[in-house]
Amino acid sequence: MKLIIIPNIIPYTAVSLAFQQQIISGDVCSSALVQVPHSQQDQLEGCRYLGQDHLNAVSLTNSSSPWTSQDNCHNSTEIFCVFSSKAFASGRGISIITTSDRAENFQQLPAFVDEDALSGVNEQPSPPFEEKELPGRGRGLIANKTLHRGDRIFAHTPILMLDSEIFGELETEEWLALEHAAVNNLPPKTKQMFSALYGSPVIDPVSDRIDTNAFVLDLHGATYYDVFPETARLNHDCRPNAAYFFDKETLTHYVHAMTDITPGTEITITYIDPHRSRENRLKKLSSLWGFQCSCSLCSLHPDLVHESDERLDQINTIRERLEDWETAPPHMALALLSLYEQERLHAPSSLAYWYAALTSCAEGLYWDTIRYARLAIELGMLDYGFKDEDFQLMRSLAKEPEKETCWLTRLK
Ligand SMILES: C[S@@+](CC[C@H](N)C(=O)[O-])C[C@H]1O[C@@H](n2cnc3c(N)ncnc32)[C@H](O)[C@@H]1O
Repeated sequence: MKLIIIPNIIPYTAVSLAFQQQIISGDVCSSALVQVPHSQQDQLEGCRYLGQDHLNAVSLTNSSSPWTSQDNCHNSTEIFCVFSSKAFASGRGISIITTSDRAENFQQLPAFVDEDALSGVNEQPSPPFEEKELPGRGRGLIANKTLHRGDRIFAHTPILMLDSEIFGELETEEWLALEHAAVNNLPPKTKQMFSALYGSPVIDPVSDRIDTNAFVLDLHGATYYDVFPETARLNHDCRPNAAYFFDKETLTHYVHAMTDITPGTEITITYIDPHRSRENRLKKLSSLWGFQCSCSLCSLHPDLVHESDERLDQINTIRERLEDWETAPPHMALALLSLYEQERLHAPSSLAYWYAALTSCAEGLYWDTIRYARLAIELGMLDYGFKDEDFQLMRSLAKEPEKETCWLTRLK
């Protein structure tokens, strides 16, 4: 009997939207760009005419609604509109492209109704990094002080959220018009932050910035592409030193150090599932983001790459076997942990601790269960979120392992 839930493997969610939606066909805004070649801001305005003819504004019906505008609706099987709030997050603002039903779900979240929910979020008086131009990687973030595991690097709300369904339901010019309206509805300072983002040139300046910088996040059974302009400066590394999660109640995206980071080191996250082989990672990064990964792991001598790929293969096999943890020995989970350490994969190690706690419980190893349950919580909170319900089990295991259903199950 398996009642215990294993947390999902991390949703590696930085995204190149253009690829995901297979929308690379259009050169929709190129004429506007030729006409308005000045500043980035001008370029953003230059595409505004897109789809304007058939935009039908919808007036706000509910005076308690947080939306300062609800407009630019486009109709397919569902109606998608831009819902913007200039006041959201103390004037940072937000624009959400979605249906009115889903917008209503948003406006009931603590992020919108509880004044204290966002205290300390979007504030960074002395950031632990500096933004620098880096050879071959554009801009990136370099630590300016020592960071320890668990230190917060970012906590920000999105400025844009795009319901993924618009790409399947609407014509290109329609969703482009929605994207432009969403950006134009933001407060001026926030709009400037968006304009300052890098966008790999594919479709138009707004869309390209969204494609290059959005994270894919699930909420209320829907998938959204979300832009956090500060966090968007984090470059990719196949062995990153930081990890992120999204708190659905406060719409806050947190980034924490997953290991010690010394001053002068670049702070990085992974854009893809790091369990892939080198060849597979290189292909994915090149096709999704158009860059050739030159991180230290991808640049190893071929013999060392071979060893790393073998370890990754073994990690995947052991992980699969440990899904049936009740019959697996604790040493198997410890081997997984060791392989993760050898691979410098800090965030997924929480899963190894998770299995180490469960297999120790099944074996009746009291102190080991407590030790690994505590480690699973400590690391997992930085990777899955502070409020992940699955940690309740680990908390119980860390207190009274002998009272849990897993206790001694392997020996029965
Ligand atoms: C989310 S942005 C990261 C910040 C970006 N470097 C900038 O200047 O704003 C993603 C883009 O950064 C670049 N990038 C990120 N990680 C990289 C890496 N490891 N090697 C080369 N380019 C990278 C790619 O151009 C990618 O499309």
